[in-house]
Amino acid sequence: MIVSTATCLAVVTINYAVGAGPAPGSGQGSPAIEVAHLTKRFGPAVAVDDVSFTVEQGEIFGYLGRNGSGKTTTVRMLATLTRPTSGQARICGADITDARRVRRLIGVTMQEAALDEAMTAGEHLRFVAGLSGLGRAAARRRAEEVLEVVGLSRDAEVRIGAFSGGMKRRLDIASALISRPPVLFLDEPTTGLDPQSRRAVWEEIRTLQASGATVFLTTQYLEEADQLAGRLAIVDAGAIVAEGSPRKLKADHGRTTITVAHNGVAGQIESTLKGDLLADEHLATDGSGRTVITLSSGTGGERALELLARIQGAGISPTHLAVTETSLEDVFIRLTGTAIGVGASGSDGASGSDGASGSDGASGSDGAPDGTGGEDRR
Ligand SMILES: Nc1ncnc2c1ncn2[C@@H]1O[C@H](COP(=O)(O)OP(=O)(O)OP(=O)(O)O)[C@@H](O)[C@H]1O
Repeated sequence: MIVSTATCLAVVTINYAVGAGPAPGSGQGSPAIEVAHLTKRFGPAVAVDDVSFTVEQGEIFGYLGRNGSGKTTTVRMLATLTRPTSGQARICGADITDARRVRRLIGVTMQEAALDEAMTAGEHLRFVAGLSGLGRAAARRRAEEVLEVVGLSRDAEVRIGAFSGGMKRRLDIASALISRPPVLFLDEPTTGLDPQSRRAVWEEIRTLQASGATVFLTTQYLEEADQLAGRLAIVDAGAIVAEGSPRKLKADHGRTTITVAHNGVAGQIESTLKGDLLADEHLATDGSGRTVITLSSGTGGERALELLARIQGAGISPTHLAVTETSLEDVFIRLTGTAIGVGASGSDGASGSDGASGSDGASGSDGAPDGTGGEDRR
């Protein structure tokens, strides 16, 4: 049950200019996003399964899951584009059933863009600014400001058709910023981008956070979640299976390993460590003479040093030694049973990527507010 009624309306005074901080007294204290038991069914299929979480103002909250795990559907519900089957959510205290109010508080970028390639970036943004109710001069100023935020000032008069996939994504983010929303929903903003473009988008997202915005970021890239999100939820089949900072998730669910390569002394290592291993620690030696010791959950370097001291004390000299900290990928596999299933770099078609979808939330164009037309995307 969500009880907060506080709003962060005052946050809309954020300038979103580079280096600008949050406006004084900007509604601090009330959560930016509160979600309780949110569920979405399409017929008998459950797309979003009883999810609950809270995002505080100013956080980058990652929503990490593989294809089809319910990320977009969650964003669409929170952006008032799809009606939930059950559950509740508030954006800065505004209930998502109050679409008009919520849309004034959010900016949204979805995966499919609606950018007119014949327009220049500046024209596009002035158009979006006009739709949001700004007069000509104000729209021009605002377009210049958001171009600066996303690092596209020099490309203002370039036709969008000549933009790379990464530039289109950044332009799409710029569109979502026009109305100075305190809360941004970025649905897989880097999917399909090459590593360099992805990093440029990451920088923009960090800039937005520094400017005081709250960012809800869906992604299927482990590194992206690890690098950007202060906290994240791991989602699988519509449900949240774990939530916390990347560090906490690794500490709670990951395992550090020690790999020791040696000259046929596997038996000696086993007998040396036998009495020292904790109940949930194990040791395995493969055919090529490498012994892998998996440490107890929640332990790390200190525990590794203890066991290595025992090995050294027994006079065993490894020919190779590696202590590997757990990765978010290990955590994901442990929690969901399988790997996330995208390439490590995730670069699958950078410059040719068609990028982005227009900002279809707060800043003007309106999707289906009631989940009728808006749900008909597949
Ligand atoms: N309008 C719809 N009608 C029927 N099923 C839908 C609809 N929209 C989504 N789904 C289903 O809901 C599930 C979750 O989809 P969703 O797009 O939310 O996942 P996702 O994590 O965003 O995936 P992706 O990364 O591929 O975008 C999927 O099984 C999908 O096929």
